[in-house]
Amino acid sequence: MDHWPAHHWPAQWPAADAAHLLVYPRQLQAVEQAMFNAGMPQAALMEKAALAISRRVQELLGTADAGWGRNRAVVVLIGPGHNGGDGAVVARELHVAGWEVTVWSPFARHKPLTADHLQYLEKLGVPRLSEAPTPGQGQLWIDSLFGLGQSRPLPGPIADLAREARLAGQCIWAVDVPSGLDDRHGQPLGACFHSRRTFCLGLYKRGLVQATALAVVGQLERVDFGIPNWALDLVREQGPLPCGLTTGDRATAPWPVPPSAADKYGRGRLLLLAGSQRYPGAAVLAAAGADASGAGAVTICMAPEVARRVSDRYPHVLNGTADLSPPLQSGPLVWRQLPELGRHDAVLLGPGMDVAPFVAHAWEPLQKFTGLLVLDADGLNRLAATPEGEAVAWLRGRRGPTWITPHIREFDRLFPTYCHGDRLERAAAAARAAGITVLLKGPRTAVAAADGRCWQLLEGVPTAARAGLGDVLAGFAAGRGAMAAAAGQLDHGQLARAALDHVHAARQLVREGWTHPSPPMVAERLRHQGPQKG
Ligand SMILES: NC(=O)C1=CN([C@@H]2O[C@H](COP(=O)(O)OP(=O)(O)OC[C@H]3O[C@@H](n4cnc5c(N)ncnc54)[C@H](O)[C@@H]3O)[C@@H](O)[C@H]2O)[C@H](O)CC1
Ligand SMILES: [K+]
Repeated sequence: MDHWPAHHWPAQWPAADAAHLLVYPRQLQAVEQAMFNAGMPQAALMEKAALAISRRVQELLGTADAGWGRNRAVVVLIGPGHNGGDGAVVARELHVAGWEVTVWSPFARHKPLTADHLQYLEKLGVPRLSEAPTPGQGQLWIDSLFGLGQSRPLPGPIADLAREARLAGQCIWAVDVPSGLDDRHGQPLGACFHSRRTFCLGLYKRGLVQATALAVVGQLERVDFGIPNWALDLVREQGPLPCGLTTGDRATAPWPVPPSAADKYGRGRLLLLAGSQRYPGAAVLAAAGADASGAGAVTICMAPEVARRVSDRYPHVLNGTADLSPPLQSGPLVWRQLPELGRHDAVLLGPGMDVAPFVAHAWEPLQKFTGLLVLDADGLNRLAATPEGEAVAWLRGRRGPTWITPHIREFDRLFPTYCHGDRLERAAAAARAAGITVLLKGPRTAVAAADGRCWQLLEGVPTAARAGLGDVLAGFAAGRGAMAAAAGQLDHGQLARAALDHVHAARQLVREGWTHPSPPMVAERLRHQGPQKG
């Protein structure tokens, strides 16, 4: 192994701080309670949190792109509890700042703090609606009806209002959690207020970043209110917590940098087993991702017509000899003899390989391969063709590290029993059971490592979700993994970093005006994110 410069991939990436931790509602409630027990008055915490939201709301209302004039009316929907209390503070601040504010709170009783704030609003002369607002009455509604830890459907009249508002396209910003959303699992509890923005208080609740919640949560931002470290330790002590990742976190986990003197073999050797007569393009796209990764030597070993398609596009991709079963050459890959794997740092198997039975003897070298094995697409589907217990046993029997990159259907085929919980919980259960690292693709990709570390991307690019993008990601991740493995510096967090690079590349293209960036464009953009860059 060429001498790679010393490189330290942080064991805890990103920092397990308030900006990154993903928690269950009850964990945040425990943090809050610890603060109250230590003497932080509830009223003070409410004021602190709600003032932070008020400042942010006014910033946004004042910005040109918000399209608001100062005379725009804001209606604040106030609930019976402290979510309502937060909303009442926001109403007060907007009123004092000159905004036209009205409030609506259809509850006979409120928690004392909230009742006090409502009483003060009345003294300030802020009108309180006796009936529910009609959509369009007020450019903006602030939803502070219900917040942290919701578990039951909205009461009838409020559910009706939520439906009407949604039909009318009413602009709504949510305090902490959209009312009607279960913030543990991210599932709407029946009718739900669809927010364009959600100001999440303190720590990210896991439910807010689940695919099922995205349409309801809208633009998610966290509002900090200074949770002390000792209170955070309460949740951190419970074991590794998932962390939310944004593209800004790429800078704190740079890729291992190849030694300047390394030859092509010293910079990561990757073998691609991808493509078929039916899907030759998948091999080209996987090669595009691998090429963009900067890996030193990429070899494809497939049926000649597929290999030719790749080398026509990437003449520097080496062409290995595939000892395939002649009768099936035109069909899915079924090989008699795998090429020698040991000379590679990583092997990617799967993109576009087409379905075919799992051939145990052919897969045996893969199990014994001590380098990084990346399984994607039909590589996963073929493994899934065995009974689940065998697939998990096969994966557990792997002699080297394994990364898999399924989308949800491939995951369900491979791990049908891991169907409980949110995607991060499911990926984590499978990762632990099979001793692998799972990248579960979706609108917010989740990555779970066998050692318990978990990451959830907080950003996604829906317009980039197109056929073939997964092939690029698999090739790119495998290429970067080959480089890290060549350096003896492979870390499972690098699969999450690869996913982040992939989203970053697609987002950059969208920001530059490419409304639907194609997979080759994303691969091309990935090329510009060299391992040296953050
Ligand atoms: N995160 C923090 O540290 C802080 C959070 N704050 C705000 O407090 C709320 C949580 O307040 P809480 O009073 O516990 O809950 P709610 O306000 O959501 O609800 C209170 C009340 O409503 C009942 N309820 C809930 N769901 C329903 C429903 N679907 N139908 C009928 N009734 C319902 C529930 O049983 C309660 O009795 C948090 O979101 C933040 O906004 C603090 O202000 C500051 C610190
Ligand atoms: K709310």
